[in-house]
Amino acid sequence: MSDYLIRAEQLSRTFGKGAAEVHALVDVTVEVHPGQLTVVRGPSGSGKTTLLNILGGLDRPTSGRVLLGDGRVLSEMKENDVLAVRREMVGHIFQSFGLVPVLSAAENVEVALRLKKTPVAERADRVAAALDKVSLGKHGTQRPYELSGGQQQRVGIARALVSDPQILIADEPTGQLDSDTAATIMDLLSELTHERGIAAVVSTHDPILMARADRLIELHDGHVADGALASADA
Ligand SMILES: Nc1ncnc2c1ncn2[C@@H]1O[C@H](COP(=O)(O)OP(=O)(O)OP(=O)(O)O)[C@@H](O)[C@H]1O
Repeated sequence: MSDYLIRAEQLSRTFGKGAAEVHALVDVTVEVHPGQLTVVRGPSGSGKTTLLNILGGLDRPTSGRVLLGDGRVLSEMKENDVLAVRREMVGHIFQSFGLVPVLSAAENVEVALRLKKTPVAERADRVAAALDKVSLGKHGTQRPYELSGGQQQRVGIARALVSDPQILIADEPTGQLDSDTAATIMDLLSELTHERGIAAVVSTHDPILMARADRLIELHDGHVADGALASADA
């Protein structure tokens, strides 16, 4: 076993062809470690979403490899096996929360357990524990529109956490929140990462939130900025 949970080696991702070709990632090598909050920062269009999508098994590199800590090569797996890795290992948190409007907070969280085919008898307790963990124990019956933006994102975090992922991938999770709420959400992600030994990978534009990073990956035009990874190693 390695000390990393995911290692991306010499990753490149190109979109389009010919004159329309875009090099979203170029020769990117990064590692994601358990118990660490890794922040990916960089200007708009620098490749943050592309990197997160590849690390989370939602996209594949044009070249390079994505290794899992147990030795498997995510970037070379069949689609069904990638789907299984996503369900077993990865929790996704979205900028726009991604909640189903007609479902209550608890039902939104339960969706993740349904997808994993968790036995019905286990679900209620696990949903309640996940909502408690994000301080929403008393809000399980409320629909997303009855919750504030910060509360909706907490539901999104509970949904990502309920299936006990090893990796949390969050693309601009605070992008739609005011700065105070954004800070509390980032504190929560940091606490969960350290407490549960999860590897969290979070992209953000917000310099204040970067202070919570255990590791920093800085992207510019698809390249990792020199020294960014090494200097931020905890
Ligand atoms: N599916 C796609 N097809 C074509 N080009 C794409 C696609 N996805 C991303 N790109 C291009 O790749 C580059 C990197 O995009 P990406 O979304 O990863 O950047 P980002 O750093 O997340 O930006 P932002 O902060 O604005 O979300 C951009 O030039 C983008 O236009």
